[in-house]
Amino acid sequence: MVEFERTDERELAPSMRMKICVAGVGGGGLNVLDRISLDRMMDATLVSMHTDVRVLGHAMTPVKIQLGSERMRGIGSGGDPENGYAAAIDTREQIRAALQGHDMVFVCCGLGGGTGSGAAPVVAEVAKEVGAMVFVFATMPFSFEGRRRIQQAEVALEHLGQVADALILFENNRMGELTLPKEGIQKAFSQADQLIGHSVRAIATMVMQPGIVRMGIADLLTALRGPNSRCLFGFGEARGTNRVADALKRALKSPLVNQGMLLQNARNLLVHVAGGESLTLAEVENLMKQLGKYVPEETQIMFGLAVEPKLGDMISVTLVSSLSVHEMSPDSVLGRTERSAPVESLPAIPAVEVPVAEAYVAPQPQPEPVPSAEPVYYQNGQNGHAPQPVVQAAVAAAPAPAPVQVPAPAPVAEVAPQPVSSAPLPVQAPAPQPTTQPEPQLFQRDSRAAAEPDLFFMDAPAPVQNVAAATAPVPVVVSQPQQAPHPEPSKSSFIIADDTPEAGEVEAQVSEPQNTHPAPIEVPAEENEAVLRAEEQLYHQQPQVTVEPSAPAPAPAKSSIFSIIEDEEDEGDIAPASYQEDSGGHWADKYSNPSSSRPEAAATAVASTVVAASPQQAAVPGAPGKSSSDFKQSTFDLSQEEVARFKGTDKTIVEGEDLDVPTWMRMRQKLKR
Ligand SMILES: Nc1nc2c(ncn2[C@@H]2O[C@H](COP(=O)(O)OP(=O)(O)OP(=O)(O)O)[C@@H](O)[C@H]2O)c(=O)[nH]1
Repeated sequence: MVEFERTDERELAPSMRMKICVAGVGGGGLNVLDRISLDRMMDATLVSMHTDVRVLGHAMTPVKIQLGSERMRGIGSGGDPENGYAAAIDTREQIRAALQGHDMVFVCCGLGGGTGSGAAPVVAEVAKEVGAMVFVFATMPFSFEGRRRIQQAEVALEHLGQVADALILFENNRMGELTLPKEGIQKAFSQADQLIGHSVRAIATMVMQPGIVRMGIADLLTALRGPNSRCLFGFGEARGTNRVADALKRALKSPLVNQGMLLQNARNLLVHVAGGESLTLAEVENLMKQLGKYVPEETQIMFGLAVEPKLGDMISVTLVSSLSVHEMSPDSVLGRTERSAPVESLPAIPAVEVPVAEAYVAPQPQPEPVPSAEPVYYQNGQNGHAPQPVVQAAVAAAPAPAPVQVPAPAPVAEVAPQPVSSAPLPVQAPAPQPTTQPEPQLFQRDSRAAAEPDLFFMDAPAPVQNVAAATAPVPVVVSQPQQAPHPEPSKSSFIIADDTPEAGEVEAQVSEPQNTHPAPIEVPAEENEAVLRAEEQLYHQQPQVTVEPSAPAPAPAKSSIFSIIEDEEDEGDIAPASYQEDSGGHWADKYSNPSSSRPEAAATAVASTVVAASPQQAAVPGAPGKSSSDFKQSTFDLSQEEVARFKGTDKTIVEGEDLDVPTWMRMRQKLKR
């Protein structure tokens, strides 16, 4: 028998490898993307997109696209998907340039806010137009975030579902199970991001990695597709003598498979096992036998197996399936629980002895520690933690990064923009250049990370660059929001007639908000006495100041986690005007028809959406004579940010009076009037 040595290089010619782009849209999307950057396990072009330049500036990816720089002025969408949508339309050509040339585009976003909900469907649509397969990884808001966010998320979800080839949805409510209730919200988010990051990586690896039993994209789509479905995703990695049982347990304990219970209803289940060269047939058999206890016989199992020397003695198990929302309800599962054994009672899988020497066939360097990563808690109380109940055990589903040998750094793909079409979009005309994509290698490491110690770029984030700037001779730095040229503070600065009620209080109608303390003025004694008398009089007849309850101030652009915290104070139950109205001018109706994924149809749809998004066209109902831009503009008023920034501190402006101004001065002003 002739034996051929199979090496990585021989597996697939570079030209046959799939080019993957992961695009993070909005705050939640960027957090997931940062997590993927930190893992350094994916060979993909990572692109961050946001309307908020401050959040974008901290993103770790090499390519960043500021959405709607002119329209949004870099301060975010104000929680309004219509703004996120319009911003993405404005920046459509830059998005296209970034996605061009990729075979698969993974769009990551948090639904419910303005940028992710509004822009992600546009990004997905553009990805389809450039001929890529589109996978969307989205989170649904926590229920405590209020009805408005959930409604916004649902509308966006509907459109994403029509455009994307597969929609992998993570319910934040369920993700909460990743951490103990008493643990901080930041930790919950971090764990959730880690899980989403793993799912992105696992799916990319599944379709990219050459395998003994290869998993095709069609298999993946079969597992993920389903009307109104939610993805079940479990991932576990383990090493050591009992690695099969441990990896399977971790995969089953993922909250997204509800301790393995939800697999009871799965019609299709995709199982992918990957391991180093020490992976044995007996181990795989054993694993599948144990998994069978959680899966009905009717379920179609699609099995993939890959031997990846870089995994060393680690084995990983990935489970992917989908269920309709109805099937995910507890009742639906309860009917069949007799089949399901809780994970804790999983009979001990007979350990397949992996001789230590064999298990370390290719000693791998440990991945560099990730400073921001939370410690991985192991079920049995390693890492100094006491053994945890089942909820804590779910944390173990978020595995430690595999000890993968890191190849030499390759330059990060710079995206050459395409020539701007005739569409009258306010897009910076980029110089057309040929796209230079580096040859992708599996598990390629971020070049910056290779050149510098860990996270050096966390402290000094890369400057925000337009995609156009990446190839332009002179780097173009996206303009930061201008602070200064703000007109004199006037009543209108404080009365917001925006139709996007977000968190915020309208203090009062203030004609002259004072932020600075005036210099002391000498007052003659007699005048002072008169003032004091008048003050006393006035003190007892307080002027009535009208507060406009229907005029909430816009929320400041804020990072995702803080937005959650602040949004808890929102009147989450009150749907904004734009959602109560007739759908005529609604952002959700502006997405092109999903059938328009053909370029020409899409072009028509885009043209119409651009027109519809034009502020002059979209009159605001109930406000005759005012265009939506008049209203929206207040959202971008930087002075509003100033007001909001001091939210939480004592009010200084009460009923029109700035208490920071000494009383005698205020009295003087009143007397003069
Ligand atoms: N799991 C997870 N969900 C997040 C995270 N950040 C935000 N979310 C969710 O995503 C939703 C949208 O928040 P963001 O992504 O910050 O909002 P955005 O899309 O940037 O929109 P604007 O900030 O309004 O422009 C929130 O309501 C949360 O439910 C995160 O780090 N992890």
